[in-house]
Amino acid sequence: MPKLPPDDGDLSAGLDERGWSLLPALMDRGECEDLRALYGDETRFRSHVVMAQHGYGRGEYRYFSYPLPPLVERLRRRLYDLLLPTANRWRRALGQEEFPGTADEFWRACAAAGQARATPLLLKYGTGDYNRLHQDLYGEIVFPIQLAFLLSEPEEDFTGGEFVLTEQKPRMQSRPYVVPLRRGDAVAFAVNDRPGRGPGGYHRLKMRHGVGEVRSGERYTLGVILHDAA
Ligand SMILES: O=C(O)CCC(=O)C(=O)O
Ligand SMILES: [Fe+2]
Repeated sequence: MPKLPPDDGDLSAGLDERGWSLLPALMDRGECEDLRALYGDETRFRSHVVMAQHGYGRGEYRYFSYPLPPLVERLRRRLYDLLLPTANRWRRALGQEEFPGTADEFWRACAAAGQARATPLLLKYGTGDYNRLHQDLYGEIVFPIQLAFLLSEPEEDFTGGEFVLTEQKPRMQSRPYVVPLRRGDAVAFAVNDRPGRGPGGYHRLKMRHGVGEVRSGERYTLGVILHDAA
């Protein structure tokens, strides 16, 4: 099972200050390999998206179906608990209602709102592939923080393919971030809006994420989105 340390303050501080935080070495090599190997097992997934067909970039991904693989299921539950304090702090700052105390209550609320399909996904990129800046929104209910786990080793399995984020402040140009991931690392990041503190209170910072062009090799990621899809 991936090592998921408690929030020592760095996780929430990174999310508050930059909208993302690196969680190093959560998975070992074997776990990354096992997850990559699932990509070929079509029975595990509810849909297969060829990105170029939708203008999303180039590459492909598959959404897991329920029941999720046990590792992904356990990880997603623990991530809910880990991220809940920051998510609720952001909701309070933006004047929104807080999230339920447990992941099960949250997923029941998603289902009641018509969002009942699983959103964790595996992505696969080959040479020349990339992922345009986007936000993973699948309905009204949005848990504001998600994760991406890098399952391949940079410079060994692939080159290029940098994970990038942009932050847009009202009336300003976008600020870019490049996140230095290694195999087994995860990045926790804001899905869409996060509160930024200004002199007169909070404003909304709009975040987007994507992946730069893979210049050679194959790059796999596991995406863990907490809200379900309509
Ligand atoms: O492949 C990546 O690093 C980004 C994947 C992504 O867009 C996601 O997990 O939502
Ligand atoms: Fe995404």
